[in-house]
Amino acid sequence: MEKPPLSLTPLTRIGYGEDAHRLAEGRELWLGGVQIESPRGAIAHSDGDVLLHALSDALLSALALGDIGTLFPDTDPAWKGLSSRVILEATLERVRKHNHRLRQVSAVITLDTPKLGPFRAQVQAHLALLTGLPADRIGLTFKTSEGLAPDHVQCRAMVGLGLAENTQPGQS
Ligand SMILES: Nc1ccn([C@@H]2O[C@H](COP(=O)(O)O)[C@@H](O)[C@H]2O)c(=O)n1
Ligand SMILES: C[C@@]1(CO)OP(=O)(O)OP(=O)(O)OC[C@H]1O
Repeated sequence: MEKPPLSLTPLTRIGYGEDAHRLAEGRELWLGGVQIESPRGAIAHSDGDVLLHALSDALLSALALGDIGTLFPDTDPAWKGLSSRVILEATLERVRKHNHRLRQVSAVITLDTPKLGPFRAQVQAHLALLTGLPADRIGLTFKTSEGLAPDHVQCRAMVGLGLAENTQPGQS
């Protein structure tokens, strides 16, 4: 788990990621590592946490390191039922190896029901724990699809990265 002191160094990279899963009764709904009380959850090979998947893809994209599907293929039985926290930790580790640190998260989750507003503080706090960011660097927006996509949950996420402290010129 990454808990660096957050310096005010400028952002050097941005990344974007997105993910969507179909909803079905009897499945669990996980967002940002928090289980949301819901009669329907994501159909997925892993726990289907679209927020952690989109965030992890955004991190990899920021450094042009591919995507989570190449790291954790959904054809590999080893990853069945995988906690998406493992995916995030693996991507943060890659970010660290490339001399960068996560500085900012901005994510939009589209879901018609249930209401996510009551979970915002809990999801923010949990993401802060997983990433080492202060909660005020984690922006979460919730949208309905206005009934256009009632059977899926979707997340779009952007990240800002900064250079790790003590990075030498040319090292990034
Ligand atoms: N699953 C959701 C979706 C939305 N919200 C909140 O509802 C408000 C309006 O959403 P619109 O899609 O109609 O623009 C907004 O304040 C969202 O935070 C929610 O809590 N849960
Ligand atoms: C996470 C992985 C692997 O378990 O599978 P899913 O849970 O289906 O999720 P998705 O966002 O479709 O793609 C990444 C996959 O490789």
